[in-house]
Amino acid sequence: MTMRLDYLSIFPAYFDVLDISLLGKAAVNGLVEVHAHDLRDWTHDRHRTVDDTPCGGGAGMVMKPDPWGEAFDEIIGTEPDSSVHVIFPSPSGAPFTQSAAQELSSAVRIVFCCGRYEGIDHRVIDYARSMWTVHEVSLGDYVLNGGEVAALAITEAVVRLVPGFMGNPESLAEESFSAGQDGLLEYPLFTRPVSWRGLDVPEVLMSGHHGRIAKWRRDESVRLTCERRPDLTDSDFGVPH
Ligand SMILES: Nc1cc(-c2ccc3cc[nH]c3c2)n[nH]1
Repeated sequence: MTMRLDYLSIFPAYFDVLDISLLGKAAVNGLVEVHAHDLRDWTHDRHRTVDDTPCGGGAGMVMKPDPWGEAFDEIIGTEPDSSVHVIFPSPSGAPFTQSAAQELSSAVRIVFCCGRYEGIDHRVIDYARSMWTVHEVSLGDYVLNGGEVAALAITEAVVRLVPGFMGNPESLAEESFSAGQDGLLEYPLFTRPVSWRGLDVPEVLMSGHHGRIAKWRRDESVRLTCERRPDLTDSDFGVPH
């Protein structure tokens, strides 16, 4: 099954990067199909205008609904289809999570709508909700200048979970936030040389004693999670608060 990814943006060149690295390989393998579009291709005035002043006043500019609607008609179609996932990155969206990435990794089609200026006329999102499955998502509590960087991050989080994408699917099991880690942060990683600039790999990891190694790793995950992400800990870990 090929996953089709479309990106609508006034800066489509942001998505040229998807032709390289792992994503490039996936595209070559036919796992993923990437199409970036310039929203200005659906304007009709000499200045290719995509924005206007906000109704009700206020600073900055808002993206006009017309170009989005015409782009949707051409790129997605004019018939409702709940199998199409339309993502609007937004500071006011729901936090994007690993479980959301997991769910989206089985989608046949994802369309990323990358806003700029102060944002997109809300009727665009309302119209999209009437037609497709819409996700308004935030990457975190900080403000970007547009949705493109968020779309790239979401793309990477989703595509790496597509079956057949990662060479070694086992590596997915032991990551932070992956279900296998019980929602704990990943333990510290080490490789050779055993001693480097006076810093040594923890002895337990060189002991060959798998039980001790597993315990050390679990203890480190719990310690790190309590220190850095108390929001992820709950009474079920049996972790002393
Ligand atoms: N998590 C997060 C998303 C954004 C974002 C997303 C889209 C637009 C469009 C104009 N400014 C934007 C900012 N900032 N931070």
